[in-house]
Amino acid sequence: MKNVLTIAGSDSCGGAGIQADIKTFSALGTYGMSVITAITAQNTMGVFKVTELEEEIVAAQINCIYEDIKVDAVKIGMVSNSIIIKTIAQCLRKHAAKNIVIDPVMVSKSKYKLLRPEACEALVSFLFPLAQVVTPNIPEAEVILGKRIQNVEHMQEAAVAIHKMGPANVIVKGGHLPGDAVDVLFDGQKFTLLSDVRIATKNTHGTGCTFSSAIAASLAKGFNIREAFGAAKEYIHGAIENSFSIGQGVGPTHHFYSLYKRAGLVD
Ligand SMILES: Nc1ncnc2c1ncn2[C@@H]1O[C@H](COP(=O)(O)OP(=O)(O)O)[C@@H](O)[C@H]1O
Ligand SMILES: Cc1ncc(COP(=O)(O)OP(=O)(O)O)c(N)n1
Repeated sequence: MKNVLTIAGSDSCGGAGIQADIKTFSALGTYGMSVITAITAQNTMGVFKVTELEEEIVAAQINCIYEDIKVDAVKIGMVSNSIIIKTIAQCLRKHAAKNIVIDPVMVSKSKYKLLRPEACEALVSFLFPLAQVVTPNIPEAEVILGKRIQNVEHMQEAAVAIHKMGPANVIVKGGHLPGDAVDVLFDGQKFTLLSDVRIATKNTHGTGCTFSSAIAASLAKGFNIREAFGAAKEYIHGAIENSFSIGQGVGPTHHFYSLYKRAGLVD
């Protein structure tokens, strides 16, 4: 069994954050562990309150895990302030963490700021150089670069520019552009583009969290970055295709559809 860690925020309604990450790790046959950075009160309609944890408890959680357990990959999601970001970087360096996947979470789909604006610089300078891959969506890449991204060519330029900030690989996700869902991987030398038909659904809560966690689980299993990208794209497609409505707003993706189907729990 491969062990995968998520360092992220808790989502009370279970569609994004730590909860989505652990569901993804399990669905992909890996063992999931968590370091919680913040607690969010959110549901399908939005984020209503956030409490950030103290850096001491964030560091203690990371140290406890690395001092006892072999971590095959680690995914970093919501880290809302620069003190927590610096603490995580310090801890991961100390433990020589490998297969680090960074999803630079900034704003929820409901427009709530999950990263303090002044912390973006710390995220880039302290965490990006440690990453095996960074996975910004279009609005995140626009904030990081201070530039509009309106088509696939712009996404490729953005991937090259973000690669210069230190990560080994960059995947710019195209979920926010109209048309097919095209994502761009740049490994420092060449591009790999993966395209999927856009699934017509409003239930896309947690797609970015799920996608980056699927990459982390795949890297933990020994896939190279291109294989991990392919596996994650396939996983997110199935998860969105089988997404469902709970509550009144944006529902979650489905992590266990094939399992439920086999057990006769879904049609
Ligand atoms: N409606 C959709 N149909 C198919 N794939 C999608 C859809 N929306 C997003 N994706 C894919 O889901 C992944 C997450 O992308 P995105 O939604 O851009 O991230 P985020 O949740 O961080 O905003 C990407 O692989 C993207 O191409
Ligand atoms: C605790 C927490 N972390 C991250 C997010 C953002 O999730 P993401 O997959 O980028 O997309 P949406 O959830 O905004 O659809 C979050 N909401 N909560």
